[in-house]
This record gives sequence, structure tokens and C-alpha cells, in this order.
Amino acid sequence: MGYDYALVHLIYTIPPAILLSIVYSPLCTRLDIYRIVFLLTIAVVSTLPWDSYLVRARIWSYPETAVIGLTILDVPLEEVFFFFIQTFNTTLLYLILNKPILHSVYLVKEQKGRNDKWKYIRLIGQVALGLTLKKGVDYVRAGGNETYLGLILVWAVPFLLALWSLSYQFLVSLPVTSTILPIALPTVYLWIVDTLALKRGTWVIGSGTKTGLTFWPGLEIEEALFFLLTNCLIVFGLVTFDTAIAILNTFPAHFRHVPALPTPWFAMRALLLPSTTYDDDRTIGLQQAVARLRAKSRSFYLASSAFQGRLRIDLIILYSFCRVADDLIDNASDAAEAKQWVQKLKTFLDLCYSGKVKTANGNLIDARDPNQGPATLYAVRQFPPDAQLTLLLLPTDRLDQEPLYELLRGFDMDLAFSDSSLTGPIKTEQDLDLYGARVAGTVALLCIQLVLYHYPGTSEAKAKRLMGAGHDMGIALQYTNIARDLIVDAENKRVYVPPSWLKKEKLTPESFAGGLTKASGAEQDDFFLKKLSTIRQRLLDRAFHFYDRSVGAIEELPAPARAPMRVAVESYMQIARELRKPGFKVKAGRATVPVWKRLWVAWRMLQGPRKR
Ligand SMILES: CC(C)=CCC/C(C)=C/CC/C(C)=C/CC/C(C)=C/[C@@H]1[C@@H](COP(=O)(O)OP(=O)(O)O)[C@]1(C)CC/C=C(\C)CC/C=C(\C)CCC=C(C)C
Repeated sequence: MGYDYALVHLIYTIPPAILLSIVYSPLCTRLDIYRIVFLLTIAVVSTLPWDSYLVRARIWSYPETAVIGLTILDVPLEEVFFFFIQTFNTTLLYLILNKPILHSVYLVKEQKGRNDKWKYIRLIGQVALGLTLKKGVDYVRAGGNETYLGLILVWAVPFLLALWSLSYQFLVSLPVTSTILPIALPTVYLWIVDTLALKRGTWVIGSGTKTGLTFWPGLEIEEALFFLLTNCLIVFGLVTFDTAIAILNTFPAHFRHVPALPTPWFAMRALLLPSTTYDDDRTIGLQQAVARLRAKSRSFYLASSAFQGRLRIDLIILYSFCRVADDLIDNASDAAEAKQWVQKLKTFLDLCYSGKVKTANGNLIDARDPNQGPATLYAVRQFPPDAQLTLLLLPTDRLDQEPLYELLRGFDMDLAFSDSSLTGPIKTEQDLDLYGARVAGTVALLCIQLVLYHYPGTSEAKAKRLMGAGHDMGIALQYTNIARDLIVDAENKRVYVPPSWLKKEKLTPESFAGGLTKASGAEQDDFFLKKLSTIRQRLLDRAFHFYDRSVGAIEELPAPARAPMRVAVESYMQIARELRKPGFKVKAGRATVPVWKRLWVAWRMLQGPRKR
């Protein structure tokens, strides 16, 4: 009896498991626990009989002085724990690296017929794995020095072949950080651990059944291959799981309801759905929406990874809709064109909410029918190509129309700004509150509606309370947005600060905009900077006034949405906290929060509300 093997775990495998668990625990969902347990069970059950055979055939062995002596099917307990802990560590690393990814955007509709590249990609993989398997069988049959190598291949490759056949699209197109990295990192780490263990004689490979080749001094080629293939198996398994979940979440037309924890049979139905039947308007529309979110809002992009399933998809589409609408209006060449976009968006919404309509041949169809619905036809005919799919995907069946129209009224207010009226529609503090309510309070209402749709069961009274608080929180975010963008807005001839606030600082809208748009902070005199700071602080005070009275309501949201909503709100409010710091320097452009701080805030917010 000895403790060498147990020490390997104590020193090398348990500490990373603890570290990874600490990092991942605030992000862990029920679905994650479900898949971790599922994978651990498969890993142990599928490896144990094979390993037991290797031990009994003395292909590898464990000196009595290195193990405590307890066994399952002749396999030392420490070894069984190894399957467990390796699967656990690689799985957690995979989950951490895949959290930012919306897997739906990697689903590709394949073409029927011969010309589709995916058919060949799948086939090449299958042939390569098939030939490798054949080689493994040959080695085992020959029964010489390649036996162990053959046994590894014969055991691992059939699983890899099956998993490849189900998830080749993701295995090929997911970023390397999602697939190669979670294979490579633990593999190299375990190679190092194995080299040390073999040198110390913690486990021993029998001499007549190994090639004798080494990958590097002290690391037998069979061991290197074993760790590589086991990590491939774990990651291929996880990718296949993600493929199934992505298919289920992305295509409501195929899967109307998705259980929170889909059974393996249900997941298999998704995996076996022919990819020629995928709705590519949805996958391409989602690709565009994610690209837009990623490019335009670091806060909401980060927050979106904390949401799950169909709610995450709906929020990303909602963001994309708001962004597209805002950009169409903001980037119009003149006020007349901007007004036209507002009108077109209104007409589009009118059509979306017109219910069933009669076609020319008398059939009743849904206004949003993807082929002939008037809303669809209008979006395709009246909007630029990069906006169309976002409009088509907007989930109007689960959003009230009023906040959407009110948002357009907010955009309309922006059209009142001009060279001759720098403060546009903002005459008083109430006007600014109203503007915030329209462009951001509405967005909050829409977000909460989506949350309540995906997690039903909230009473009407509570829903009303949540809406009220959310509306206030939207205004808080908008005040932060204005405080952040003072310079950018002034460059665009917009001053959102109420004239009475400016007057108190002995400024006019013109002198304020003039001071802000000077080439650099250095040219702005101290006198102006003091006034600017006072005005910015006043905007931030108002932001925190709305924030303070609404933040508590986040904890009343349905449980799975609380932490992600905290991340969304707090990562944006962090901008306000940065701007509020006494030493904050006014620079050209926008104030930003460093990436590490965003991540830190997000991680903390996932664990619980801010202490007050
Ligand atoms: C996680 C995720 C993907 C969330 C999506 C949130 C969403 C739909 C945001 C839409 C943003 C948008 C483009 C709106 C158009 C009008 C506008 C510009 C509003 C301002 C946003 C600023 O975004 P950004 O800085 O990227 O824009 P500019 O560069 O300045 O153009 C706003 C400040 C409004 C954003 C308001 C919200 C997201 C509402 C927040 C409140 C909640 C989610 C409710 C919280 C719940 C309770 C119970 C308190």
C-alpha cells in the first residue's frame, strides 16, 4: 500500500478542479449540472471495463507500493478517480471557454444534392476515422508491440466517429478557443503529469505490448495518444450536446417547446434533424444580430452570455432591432430621410400587429407569414438588406406593441435637434426624463416582457411592479449614456442637458457644446472643466436616483434571470461609477471601462446583488 497515485491527484488534478469550479460556479446552470453528470457517468462507465481489461492483461499495472489497494473491477480507485477528475476538469474548461459563444450562429443549412461542401467534410472525417479504426483493429490482431496502441484506437475511435457524424458542423466551425484549446490545454498538462508519474513508477506500461517510442523523453507515445484522445472524446461529447441544444433553441418551427433539461432521446431527435431543413433566415439573422451586438455594445455583449436558451436569443434580436432602428435614423443623410425611417418602422410595426390578413386569393394568413405576410414583404422591400432579417426575427408575438411605438417616439424626439436648436426637445429636466423613458424605459419593459414570457408564473401585481422598476432602470441607464457621451453628442450638435442646468453654470447650449468639442482636453480651460464636471455629476446623480429606487426589483425577477439581469445593468452602470470617480479625466470620445474590470463586475454580479 502506498500513496503515490493519490498524491498525483492531490498535487496535480484536484487543485485545477477547485480553481475551475470557483471560476465557473457563478455561471453554472441546471443544464450544465445535467450535462456534467451525464458526461461523468458515460466517461466512467465506458472507460472502466476497458481499463479493467488492460490491467488484467498486464498492459499496464500499478506497483502495490503506489496505490492504496482498493479496486473496482481490478482497477485501482485512484485510476477510477482519474477518469472522473479528467472529465470534470476538461468539461469545466470547455464550459468556461464556450460561455461567450451563441452556438446557434454556427448552425448551417446544408444544400440538397452533390454540391454541398458539408457532405464532403463529414465524409472526409468519417473516412479518416474509419481508417484509423481499421489500423487499430490490425494492431490488436497482430498482438505485438502495437497492442496497447491498437487497444486505445479500438476503444476511442468508434465513439469519436459517432460524435463526429452528429456534430461535424460545430467541430469544424466553432472558434479554436471553443474546441482546440479545451483539448490542447488539459492534454499538454496531463502529458507533463504523466511524464512525472511514469518516471516515479506510479504506473507502469508492460514492455511486450508497447512500441517503445516516446513523444518526448519520458512520455510514451501510447500515453500521449491516450490523453489526447480522451480529451477529444470529452470535448466532442460536449460539442455534440451543444449542437443538440442549439438546434432545439434555434428552430421553434421544428421544436415548439423545449424542456429545461431535454432527455437524451429528445436531444437525439434534434441531432438527427436533417440540416437541409434548418431555417437559414434565422441562423443568418442571428449571425448578423450577434455581430452587431459584439461590435456596438461591450456591456450588453458580455451580459448576453449570462442569459440562456431562447431568452438569450430573443434579447439579442431585440438589441439588434433597437440598434438597427437607432442607426437608420441617426445615420440618415438629413432630417427628412430620418423621418421617413421612423415612419417606415412604424408602418412595419403596424403590419406586424395586424394579426390575420386576407391574401389576393382569399386565404387568411398571418401578417408575419415568412413567405407572403405583408410585414415580411414590407421589410424586404423597404429596408436595407442588413436590416431585413433582424426585422423579420423580431419576436412581436411576445412583445407588447406600445413600448415599441413609444421607442419610435423617443427616436422622433432626436429629430428635433438641429444647428439652430442644440437642446432640441429638451427644455426641462422632465423632458429629459421623458426622453429617457421613451428610448430606454421602453427597452427595459421589452426585456422584462421577454423574461416573463420565458419564465412564466409571475403574478400580475408583481409583473406590474417589475415593469415600473425596469422602466426606472432604463432611465438610469440613459442618464449614464448621456453623461458618457457628452462630447460625442456635442460633436453631433446635440446637447441633452436641460438649459436650466446649463444656466446655473453660466453656460448656454452653444458655449457648452463649443467647450466640449475643442480638439482635446488640454485645450479646455480649468474653469470649463469644473463646470463640465458639475454637470456630469448632476446627470450621474439623477442616474443613481433612478437606479437606487429600482435595483432591488431585480431580485424579484424569475430566479434564472436575476443574475444575468444584474450583469446587464451593473456592467452598464459601471460606466457611471467610473465617470463619478474624483480623478476622472475628460478625454475625447467615450469613457470606457477596462475589460478586466467589466469581467470582474460581471463575475461578482453573478454571485449576488451588490452590498448596499
Ligand atoms: C443582454 C442583452 C443582449 C440585452 C439587450 C438589451 C437591449 C435590448 C438594449 C437595446 C439597446 C439599444 C440600442 C436601444 C436603442 C436606444 C438607446 C440607444 C438606448 C440606450 C442604450 C445604450 O446602448 P449603447 O451604449 O450601446 O448605445 P449608444 O452607443 O449610446 O447608441 C440605452 C442606455 C438603453 C438601454 C436600456 C436597457 C437595456 C434597459 C435596462 C433595464 C433592464 C434590462 C431592466 C432591469 C430590470 C429591473 C427589474 C430593474
